[in-house]
Amino acid sequence: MAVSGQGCMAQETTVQEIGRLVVVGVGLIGGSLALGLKAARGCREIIGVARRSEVCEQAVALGVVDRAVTDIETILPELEPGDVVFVAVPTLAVEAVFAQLKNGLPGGVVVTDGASVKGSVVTAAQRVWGDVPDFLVPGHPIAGSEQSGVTAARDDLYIAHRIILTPMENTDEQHLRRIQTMWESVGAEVLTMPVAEHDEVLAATSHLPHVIAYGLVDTLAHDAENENIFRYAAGGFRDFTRIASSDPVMWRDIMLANRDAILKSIDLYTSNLDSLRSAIASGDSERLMGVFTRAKAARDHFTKMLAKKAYTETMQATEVTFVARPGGAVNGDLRVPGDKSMSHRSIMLGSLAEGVTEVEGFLEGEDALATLQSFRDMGVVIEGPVDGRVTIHGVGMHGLQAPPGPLYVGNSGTSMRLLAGLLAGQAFDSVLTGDESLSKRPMNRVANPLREMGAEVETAEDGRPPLKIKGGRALKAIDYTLPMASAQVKSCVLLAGLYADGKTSTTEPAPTRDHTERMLAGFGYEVLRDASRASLVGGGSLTACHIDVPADISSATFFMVAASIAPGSDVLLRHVGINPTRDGAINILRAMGADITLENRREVGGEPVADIRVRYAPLKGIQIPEDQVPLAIDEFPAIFVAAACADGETVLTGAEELRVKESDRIQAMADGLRILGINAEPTPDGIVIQGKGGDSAAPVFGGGVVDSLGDHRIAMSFAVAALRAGADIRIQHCANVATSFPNFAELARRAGMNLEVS
Ligand SMILES: O=C(O)C1=C[C@@H](OP(=O)(O)O)[C@@H](O)[C@H](O)C1
Ligand SMILES: C=C(OP(=O)(O)O)C(=O)O
Repeated sequence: MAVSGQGCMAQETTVQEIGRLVVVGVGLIGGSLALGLKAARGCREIIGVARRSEVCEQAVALGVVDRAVTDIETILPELEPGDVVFVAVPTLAVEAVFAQLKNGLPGGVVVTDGASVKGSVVTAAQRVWGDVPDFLVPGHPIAGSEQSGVTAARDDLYIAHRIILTPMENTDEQHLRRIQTMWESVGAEVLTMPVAEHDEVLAATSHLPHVIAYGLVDTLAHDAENENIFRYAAGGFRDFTRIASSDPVMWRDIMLANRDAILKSIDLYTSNLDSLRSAIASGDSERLMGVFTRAKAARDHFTKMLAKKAYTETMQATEVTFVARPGGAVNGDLRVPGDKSMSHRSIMLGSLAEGVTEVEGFLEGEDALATLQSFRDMGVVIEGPVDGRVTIHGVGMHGLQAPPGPLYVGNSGTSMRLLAGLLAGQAFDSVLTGDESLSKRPMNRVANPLREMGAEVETAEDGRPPLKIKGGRALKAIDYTLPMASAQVKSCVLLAGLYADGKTSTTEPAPTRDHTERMLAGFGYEVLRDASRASLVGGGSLTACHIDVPADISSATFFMVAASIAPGSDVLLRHVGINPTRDGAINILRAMGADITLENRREVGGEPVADIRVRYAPLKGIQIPEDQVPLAIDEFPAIFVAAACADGETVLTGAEELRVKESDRIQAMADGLRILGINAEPTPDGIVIQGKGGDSAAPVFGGGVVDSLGDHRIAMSFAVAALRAGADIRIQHCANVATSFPNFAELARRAGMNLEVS
């Protein structure tokens, strides 16, 4: 029988990538492709095939297909090259459809399918055709809902969903491309993978959850008390079991068709469930917290990935632009987020300590979270962060476990370099990887001293990441003189020294931040310090402690500069760390004439802290003393903005390290400042900036579009510049502001800046 409707596709509009679409099985999956293609005007005609004539009539009446037949063989003679047959029937019914196609399918027609198991589709094709034909493109749309049938079909089902195609070696390229284009035209993202891999991945991520949901609901439904159980079942039950309403025939077929891979997943899950059961039975709270915190972190991460906010590559892909409107002043009482350097170290030392370390003020930025995730990956139970509070269940110096894969530390140089030192002392092999920016940064500065200690460290070309570190090496202590002023290198060597035989020493050419030394002492580990030299003897242990992380002076600097350049400003920055190895920005800005006072000075957990008050004051250009450079190393992008607003010339020398940060910060700032009308001359180790300021509110910067090159500090510096701009400053590639200062835009607006994020 055949049913016809009136609506054909609008033939005149699009390039016809495919001619006709024949949908065999007009349910949710097949019907939604038909509706999606119709909406996209992606083909000439859509013919439905359904076994029951009522379904054919319904599909035409609903406008899902243009016409429908109950027997596919009747329409095969009409098909032409470029037409597509989409087999969207339950997995075990695919073979019968292939058998019907075998004798009448004209050449040039491509066949694809939507079954959730690909191995059984390939086997079905082999049984019917003797081998998998080159016109068959096995596929699987990762989309659906617990609803089924043609009435559930929607034209937007595939938008932003993934389609996995599993082409064979002999699959015709043109056919593959046609199917790819078809899915892309309904808004899907297409990827390809081998058949076996597909079936294993799906067994774990889709088939196992369905087994569990069906099993749980069935267990409860058989319970004598089920009425009561269902009456009281709330959101958790509903969320967890939604998929038990899915089509039973489809899921029976999937279980039978993907038997081996599903059994493997069930066995793994059963052994985990057994271990959870025994943890509950024996009251093993530590093990329960381990499973729950790891699972929560993984689930939160997945949620962020879906929202495109995760700190993995997905975040890099997110485009964030700052539009900073001109003018304004900053005022009020602010607390910027926790110190990044101390947050990293609190996780590292807390993980290796004996006992439970409580951290407050932890920076919930992507960099510190990358360190936290690395230790979770190595088996450490870490609760939080919740409102800056983190609880770390230390595993002791030798309690880390081999991570399941490479440790990905995103944009964070500190994570990679400090972790390299610790990992060199472990019994297991490890790999450290990072994002595009980190993958360009020099790592031989840590690999070389580690090799001197006997570690086996491999880098990619030119000493770049990834770092491959062999475990099980006996480390020997060294006396290392740093070739550059770098706290990361110093810390890396000292942390490896914890595992070395004997006394490891570092000597630095200029003082750099000493948080590692201070925090080790806070954890009860003796560090000898004598002028530029720090030493420790390996083989000791760390004792858990409480850590109060103060606000990050590097983040506070954006507001110190903002208040210093914008007339009418007066801000109080609360609880900021003013460690003398970090206070270069205060010293430099004061030397330029800034009005900065330190109030309520105190010591918190071995670190000096104060509330910093900054009021507007006219600035003058200076020659920046070289001894201040390592003490303000991350603050220069913001200081350059202050220099542009000062009266006269500012000269920076001895700062070549700025060229190997998240970007080449000398070049990035010089380029941006020039675009905004400032005379800024980069030199190999610094910059010369001609200030345009003085004591007035007149604009210093013109408007324009500047590129932060994905460097958080460049992005925030140009946002501050807008306070003295004459027109909008548009700053590109700002997503990485989240690495160190996730709520920057919100705090900036609260203080009085006019900053839009798009
Ligand atoms: O040890 C640390 O926490 C850091 C040291 C500095 O890097 P270098 O050691 O490369 O100077 C700094 O730029 C970075 O933001 C944090
Ligand atoms: C240089 C920085 O960080 P890292 O080296 O950890 O990437 C920074 O935060 O400015």
